[in-house]
Amino acid sequence: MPGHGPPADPILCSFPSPQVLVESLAAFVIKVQREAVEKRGKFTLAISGGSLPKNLNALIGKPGVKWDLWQVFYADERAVPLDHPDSNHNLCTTELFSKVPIPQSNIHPIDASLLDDLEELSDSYEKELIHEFAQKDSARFPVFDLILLGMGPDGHCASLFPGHELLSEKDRWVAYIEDSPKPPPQRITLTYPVINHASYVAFVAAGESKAEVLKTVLDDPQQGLPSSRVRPVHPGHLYWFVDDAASALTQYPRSELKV
Ligand SMILES: O=C1O[C@H](COP(=O)(O)O)[C@@H](O)[C@H](O)[C@H]1O
Repeated sequence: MPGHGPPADPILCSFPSPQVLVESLAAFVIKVQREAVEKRGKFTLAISGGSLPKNLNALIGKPGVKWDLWQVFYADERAVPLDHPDSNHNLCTTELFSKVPIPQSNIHPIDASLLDDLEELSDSYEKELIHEFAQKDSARFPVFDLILLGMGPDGHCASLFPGHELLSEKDRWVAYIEDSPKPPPQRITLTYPVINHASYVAFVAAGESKAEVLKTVLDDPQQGLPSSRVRPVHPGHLYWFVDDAASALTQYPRSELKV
């Protein structure tokens, strides 16, 4: 990719317990936020659903978090009303945003109740991203300060599922699927070009149910599972935050987190 070095190799940080993991993740998020705020006066973040939001709860009440400078987008969302139990926004609100002083206008949900048509919904979210990023950066793709991803047991991340045609999307920033193998079937997702242009990408995975798939993703990336395909253009900026239960099977080298 012109202007960039080779894609980032993953940096695997494994912690002895989920508690140490969430504290370390909070310290990392605050570091990335500080760098972003120093450079541009704000922090742009894309967040996932599933188990990810509760892994951010060590941020609650932490000094150094500038909630009013966060601009939060979603890495993916299910096409359900925002107050539906399946909504990633609903989950993030319950687990995090309702407990911290973040202005409501700084959170950018994907609201399926406003637009029935998934193509229109993904186009409108892309426009929201263009509004946030386009004038600030002449790059073809938005550059999030940080994208936080979970990983499903099948190796999916955001709503990018194994074998799906969206894995080869090269142009769109935001896309939709109507056939997610994990319910609900209709979803909106950021695409690889957006994920891979972020300044930092961090996966978070805890528990033994993630051990087998983490081994495949890190030790055998040529299998092409969706989480292995995340390779940011910024070298050294792809992190895996896992606990020792999740990393029990992988042979991938561990690194110490420096924040
Ligand atoms: O369906 C989804 O699953 C992934 C992984 O969830 P997890 O509970 O296994 O961590 C999640 O990251 C994504 O946002 C969500 O829509």
